[in-house]
Amino acid sequence: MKILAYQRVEKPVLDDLQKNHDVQFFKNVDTNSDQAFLAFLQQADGIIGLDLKIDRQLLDRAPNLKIVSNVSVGYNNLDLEALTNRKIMATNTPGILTDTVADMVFGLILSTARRLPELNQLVKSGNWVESLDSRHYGTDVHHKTVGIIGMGRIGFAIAQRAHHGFDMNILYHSRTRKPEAEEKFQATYASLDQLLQRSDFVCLITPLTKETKHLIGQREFNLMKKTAIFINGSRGKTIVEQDLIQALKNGNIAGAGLDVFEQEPVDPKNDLLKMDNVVTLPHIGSSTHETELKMSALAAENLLAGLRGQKPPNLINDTVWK
Ligand SMILES: NC(=O)C1=CN([C@@H]2O[C@H](COP(=O)(O)OP(=O)(O)OC[C@H]3O[C@@H](n4cnc5c(N)ncnc54)[C@H](OP(=O)(O)O)[C@@H]3O)[C@@H](O)[C@H]2O)C=CC1
Ligand SMILES: O=CC(=O)O
Repeated sequence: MKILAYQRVEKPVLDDLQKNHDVQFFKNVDTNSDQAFLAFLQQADGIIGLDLKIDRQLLDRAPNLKIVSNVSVGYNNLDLEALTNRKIMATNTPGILTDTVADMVFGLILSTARRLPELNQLVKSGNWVESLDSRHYGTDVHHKTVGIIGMGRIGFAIAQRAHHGFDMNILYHSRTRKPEAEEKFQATYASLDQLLQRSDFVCLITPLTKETKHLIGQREFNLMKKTAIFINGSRGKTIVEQDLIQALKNGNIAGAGLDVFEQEPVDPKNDLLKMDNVVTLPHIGSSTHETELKMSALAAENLLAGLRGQKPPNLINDTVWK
């Protein structure tokens, strides 16, 4: 079998795949014009990797393709309809990264509230020359209210940390109510607007879909408390980034912690990078050695099952199987 590996597949997993298959690994290539990439795509039976935009145009160039295995839980890079029409399986890696991403979201909450990167810089730059005062204080996290938009696997793990670790009050919003979160963490279901109005920390952790694209924009930032801190761990396009910039400039909210951006890698000129009250990360929610290895291994398991004609454990477009 010919397997096209893209962007991020951990080495031990890649080595294993290479034992029995013809595997070529591509990183940082222009997928519209790179000749080696396009030549291999033409023959590929399977694709495994991260963030490869799979649309009709690409599929037209991949006549043998049977399965696309994402090394991520999010699959907004896939045109599912186009894949399903061509009976090509699509898979992702849910669950195994949940705790790691929730840890990162909490890292963003703490870093933004307690201004950790800014104060770290103060110390390392040799500017800690006198006792600090209220100009350097942060805001408490414990006993505050966190609003979680998207009470799925990761949302639930954020709620668990908020409840057991920080005695926080929890509001949540998702398409459906979650009795387990209500029972275990005393989480309260709220409409989106109620959540935005009442939360000290607003955490966005939905998938990017047609419905969630630009879910949070000017109107929503205006509803938030002036002291609120906004955290985005989902995808850059779930918010209107310019509206976030404006809300921060106008003092409509107090700060933001961001792991994701409208454009990734982020434009170095992006105004968000100039703001002390914004903590920025390079989309590293699941990026620990342990979790990335597990994600690659699960993606390979999905891929190989599909190529063997078995149903992959994490098949997204179930209808191709029926
Ligand atoms: N920053 C990073 O590195 C990472 C980011 N992510 C992002 O996190 C996302 C969530 O992952 P995970 O928790 O595993 O996914 P889940 O599918 O378990 O949870 C998604 C949640 O979002 C809710 N949701 C979906 N659409 C809407 C909507 N229109 N309005 C309100 N709520 C909505 C769902 O509600 P309901 O249950 O009611 O359907 C569900 O509760 C991923 O898709 C990915 O985009 C994931 C991993 C790492
Ligand atoms: O962003 C990462 C993912 O797994 O989704």
